[in-house]
Amino acid sequence: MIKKKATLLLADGTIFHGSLIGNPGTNGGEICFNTGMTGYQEIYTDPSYTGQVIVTTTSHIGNYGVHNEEVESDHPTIGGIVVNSFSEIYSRLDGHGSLQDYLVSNGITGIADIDTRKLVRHIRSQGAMNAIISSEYEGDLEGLKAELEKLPDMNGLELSSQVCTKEPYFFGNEDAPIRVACLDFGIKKNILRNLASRGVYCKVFPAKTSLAEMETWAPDAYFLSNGPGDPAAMDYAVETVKDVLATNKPVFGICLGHQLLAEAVGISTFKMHHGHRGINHPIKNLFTGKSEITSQNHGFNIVREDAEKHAEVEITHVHLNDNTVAGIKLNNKPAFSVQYHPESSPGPHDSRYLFDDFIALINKN
Ligand SMILES: NC(=O)CC[C@H](N)C(=O)O
Repeated sequence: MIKKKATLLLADGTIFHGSLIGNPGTNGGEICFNTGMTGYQEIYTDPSYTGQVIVTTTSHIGNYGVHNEEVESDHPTIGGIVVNSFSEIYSRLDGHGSLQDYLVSNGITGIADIDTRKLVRHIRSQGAMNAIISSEYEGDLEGLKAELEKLPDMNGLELSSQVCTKEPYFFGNEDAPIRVACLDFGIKKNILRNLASRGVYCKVFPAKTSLAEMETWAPDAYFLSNGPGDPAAMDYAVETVKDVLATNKPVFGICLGHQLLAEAVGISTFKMHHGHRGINHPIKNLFTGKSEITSQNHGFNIVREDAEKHAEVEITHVHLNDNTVAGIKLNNKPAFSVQYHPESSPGPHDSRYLFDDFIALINKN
């Protein structure tokens, strides 16, 4: 097979030449890397990666194809993929197709045969930045640069209202004993599966739904979802979370939901140098003293000093690699949240107890 060429251009001028994978064309966004050894389809369909170019550090991608059930949303909204060794051929008895066909049918342009180790070391030292992948601008660097400049900056970018559901929908068993209103900022399906399997009937609401509308369904508790973009650009959501807290009903937030809970009580968020994305990030639970190996995907974080000096906030979890805050709880409300992903799809199941804690909190309330 003759491979078609593609180029990857980073905002700092660094260029990588490789082979086109997926859809011929041009796409891009903020470049980030995920160190997970498995789970590429779950990663590519996680709405939190909307508008991002994902570099996978595991060197073989595509070799187990795609599976219709292993998705975190209906279709990927990523800005492209960068891989080392790509396989159009897949070996899996129950696979539903090749990753190549999946990328093409979803209009995603990617690049393969890249020295991803070199690229990741570059991002790790230079920090997050935009990048563009193209099969159309061979030998036309100026044209490629012009495309790169059109990409939005992740700082100050609001994306949740674009990726969330347009209409409310239900998930789980209607007769389940607990009703949870889930605010969809880009929710991963495995969060809903984890809630439903614990006896929760979920109603998922678009990001911009008011508390009054959600209350007409009389939920027992609220869930604040993960999602893409900069939490500091989401004033509308911060206001809703304040309203939700005023009900005194239990609240659980994951990742973006955690950042929004923090913002709602006056804790600021900041853009990290290059974020945390992978499935082996060590977290310490400060209450039990136990550590958890966790799944992570975030480029923003909450300001530790704000959390520490806040009279009503307790830091519950810390990231053991860099001491960033990984979880909080409120002392005056039944509300808690984590920066990482207990639904872990992909990833280890160490933190699934947080869903049980949420159910226990609801039952206690
Ligand atoms: N997974 C998420 O919810 C990500 C939250 C936010 N967009 C961040 O990058 O930090």
